[in-house]
Amino acid sequence: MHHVVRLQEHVNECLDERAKREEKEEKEEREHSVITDAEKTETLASKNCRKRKAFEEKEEMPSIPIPTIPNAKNNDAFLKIKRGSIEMSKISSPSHISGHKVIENFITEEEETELLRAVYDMSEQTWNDRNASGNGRHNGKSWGVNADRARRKVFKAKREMPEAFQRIVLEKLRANEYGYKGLREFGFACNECNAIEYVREKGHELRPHVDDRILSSDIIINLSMVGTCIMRYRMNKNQGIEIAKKLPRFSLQIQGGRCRFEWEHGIRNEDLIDGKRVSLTFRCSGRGNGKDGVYKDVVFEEPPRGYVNDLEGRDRR
Ligand SMILES: O=C(O)CCC(=O)C(=O)O
Ligand SMILES: [Fe+2]
Repeated sequence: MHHVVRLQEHVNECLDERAKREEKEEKEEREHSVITDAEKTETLASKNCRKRKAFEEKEEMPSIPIPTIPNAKNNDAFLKIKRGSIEMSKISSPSHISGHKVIENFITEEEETELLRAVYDMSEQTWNDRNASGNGRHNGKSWGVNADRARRKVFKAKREMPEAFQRIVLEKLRANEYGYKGLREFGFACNECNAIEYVREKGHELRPHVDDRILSSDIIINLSMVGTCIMRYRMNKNQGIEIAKKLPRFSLQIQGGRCRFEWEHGIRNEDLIDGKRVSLTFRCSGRGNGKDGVYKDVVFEEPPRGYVNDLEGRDRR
């Protein structure tokens, strides 16, 4: 029970930190802006608020109807994803991250080539050298709805998801649960994808984080291409509890339930064991996810003690 409380405290801390950060950013913005006489009567905050409102009225995505699932008793894909993810989170895996699963050889080498062709199509979009996001240095691209994580809002898609992503990844999920409840519905509801290119010698990494709990779905999937890596999960920074999971090339990782909401995940530079890796991360974002409190159905058990890993003899730190 006290883990629920601890998690709630952690969530509150995160929200407090966010509020402080926003306040600081606003203060800095205020200090740097040149205020004319006419502007002096209006605070920066109220101006921003007006600007945002005008932008949102114009740009905010209307709620998208979730596709109908033939023969399904309950057509609400989001609810099914959520129920499935919670159900899976009750099943403890041998390495104690419930809700976590890796499907090896989810794609073939030929399918990987086809996906990479779409990822590396520079006429459509160039790599964005991401550091500002705070998730560490790596190259990124994105498709599908434009999820603004700072404002926790979802805007119209700038680029549709490539047909190859739909056919090779999402259609397979729509056809098969792969032993993970809610995955089929995730395939129907998924509306966002980002690619990350990691190159070890460029110092690339993924800093430990939890994907936005409010903005995105209960299930998130990551496809590993080009190379294998180790992903490290941390239950709580201060307890030193870490579980390392190997993400082999061609595999699909599913993060749901407690894995999704309770554990941070990251990739250290030295854990890019083949020197290079390209991942595709799929989410269902927006659509009111979590607004009614994603945590409340999740039952927390005792966290594992100590360090469990599948590092296969690699250094522990
Ligand atoms: O590279 C990966 O597999 C993970 C990416 C990730 O965690 C993210 O984009 O939030
Ligand atoms: Fe992530």
